[in-house]
Amino acid sequence: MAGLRLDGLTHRTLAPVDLVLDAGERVFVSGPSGSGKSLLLRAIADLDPHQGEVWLDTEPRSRMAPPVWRRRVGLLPAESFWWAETVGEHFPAIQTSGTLSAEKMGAFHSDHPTHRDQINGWLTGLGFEPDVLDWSVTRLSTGERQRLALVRLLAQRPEALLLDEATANLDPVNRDRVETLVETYRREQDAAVLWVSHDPEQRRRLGGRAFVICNGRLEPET
Ligand SMILES: Nc1ncnc2c1ncn2[C@@H]1O[C@H](COP(=O)(O)OP(=O)(O)OP(=O)(O)O)[C@@H](O)[C@H]1O
Repeated sequence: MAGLRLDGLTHRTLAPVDLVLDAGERVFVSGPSGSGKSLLLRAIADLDPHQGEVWLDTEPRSRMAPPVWRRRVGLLPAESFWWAETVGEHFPAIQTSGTLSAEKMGAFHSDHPTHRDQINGWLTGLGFEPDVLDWSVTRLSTGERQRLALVRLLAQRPEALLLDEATANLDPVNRDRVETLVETYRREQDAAVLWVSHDPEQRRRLGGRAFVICNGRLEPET
């Protein structure tokens, strides 16, 4: 799919960042609490005031409508927001019964007839039964919300991923499931992944480039 390039991106507490993520590359970002990691992801997603430019391959964000940008460069926030009553209502291409809505398929993924199967596969991979789509959002535990928010994000087929502490609330089994899903998606879709993680073991386990925000600057982790 696409690489991601930050060109002098800066927010209220961060010196300008120049960073290139190749298509299919995963880069970790860490740093002390309050150092500006979430604000960096939110600036990339164009959710907070900032300066600088971000490119998805050759397309600058400034030339894209914000909703289009946010679908193509998907942010998984540390705390997910749920607006409808049931889990399934948050998946536009799937009705709560688990069957595809032809109308919504046409609007979202007409070129991808196995999309429902893929979402169900992701749910299973994260330890859920298909009936999770009928669950009320109010019953979800913190970890369930976190895992389901990831599936909801991937269901939009983002070309690049911004992950804010994607495994922070998870036990080791579910942490491994999330890592496997993200890594599989990254490889299969050739998606750039910028992953904020406090977990040094995770950064070592998965490898790749890692940066730390220190005194308001993004620097390579040593
Ligand atoms: N809207 C805002 N107005 C003023 N300050 C803000 C605003 N949003 C965030 N901040 C401050 O900016 C700093 C960076 O916040 P950010 O959420 O990016 O931290 P973080 O590195 O993700 O921390 P944590 O690891 O605790 O999640 C914090 O001191 C925070 O209080």
